[in-house]
Amino acid sequence: GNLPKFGVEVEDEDAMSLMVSQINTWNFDLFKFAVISKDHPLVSMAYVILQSERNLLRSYNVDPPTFIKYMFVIEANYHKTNPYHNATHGADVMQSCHVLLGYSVVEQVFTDLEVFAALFASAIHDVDHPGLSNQFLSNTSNELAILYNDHAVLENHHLATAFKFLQEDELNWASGMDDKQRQLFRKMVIDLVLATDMSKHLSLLADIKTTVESSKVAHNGKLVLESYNERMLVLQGIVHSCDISSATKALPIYKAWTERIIEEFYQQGDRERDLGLNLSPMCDRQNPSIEKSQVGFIDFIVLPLWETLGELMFPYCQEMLSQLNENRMYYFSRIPESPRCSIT
Ligand SMILES: COc1ccc(-c2ccn(CCC(=O)N3C[C@@H](C)O[C@H](C)C3)n2)cc1OC1CCCC1
Ligand SMILES: [Mg+2]
Ligand SMILES: [Zn+2]
Repeated sequence: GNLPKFGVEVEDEDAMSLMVSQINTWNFDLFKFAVISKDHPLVSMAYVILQSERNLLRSYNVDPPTFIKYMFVIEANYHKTNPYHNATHGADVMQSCHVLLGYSVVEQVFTDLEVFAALFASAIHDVDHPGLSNQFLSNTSNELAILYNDHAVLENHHLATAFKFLQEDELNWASGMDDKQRQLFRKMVIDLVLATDMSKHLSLLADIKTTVESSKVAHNGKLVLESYNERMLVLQGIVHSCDISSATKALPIYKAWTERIIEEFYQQGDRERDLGLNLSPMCDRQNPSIEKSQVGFIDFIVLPLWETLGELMFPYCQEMLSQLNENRMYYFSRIPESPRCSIT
């Protein structure tokens, strides 16, 4: 067919080719990629990874033009107005996932369908995100919170949105898969996106630890995953880690993501203030706590998760851990002096 080389028309093919040659690197600059892809980072990322890099579309009889049309619709349903939860974040998580799934320690463990499911789940995992948290939607009795009974409200909505589009004939790129594959693919994508809900973090981390322990002991250090649940756990851990991987990236990239998430939180705080609600943590632009929040998030969430991933992927992921410590020091050294002992 006459699809453009990168899935989308670009001004500067040489600049795009140069960026695409770096697509397997951890410090890929998604912000630059968004500009070069003419604000189609997700469509081009999905096409380059699934078609050019991994040839997964052909493996499952996926019609490339139909897949591209579908990804344009998904990308259009990420809110461009969200500072953080926009299509560039979706492309970032997909590209990060592509890097981790390319490490040999993991590459031999997962089937093509599992890799396809993890990459697709990453691409759609925040589609139609409103830039508001699950807690806010529940607190304001948003129709989504009513629909999903306050449980993984956003994550259920991202999945339903992505799969609803797949029902439309001119977007149904999965029609070439056989029924068994399509059912398993759908089940895995659902399990993977639901695992990006922060409320699942601690149980997921505990289960991954147990699985890594038992697998390494049983197979003298080699990662062997027997059951569907064990395989899914590790894939969920990989996608979730990529979803909260900002602090493991090169400092300029990490700082850019931090500015975006903070602005998105502040916009939620502005709405909470207007509604007379208590402001959610880190959402009050009149009482900023950026440095402390990042250090706290690293210490309690990101570091424990990436240390576990580092064990699972050993000897890989060590560069992420050292970058994480460097980035922690950056924010830790900038925590402002508290003028007085605040006992809040
Ligand atoms: C670059 O900084 C961050 C990047 C990503 C996250 C983060 C936490 C959980 N996720 C996964 C999705 C999720 O569950 N939520 C619920 C809520 C925490 O807001 C998140 C954005 C979305 N992502 C947090 C980050 O920093 C913390 C928040 C402000 C200071 C510390
Ligand atoms: Mg999410
Ligand atoms: Zn996300």
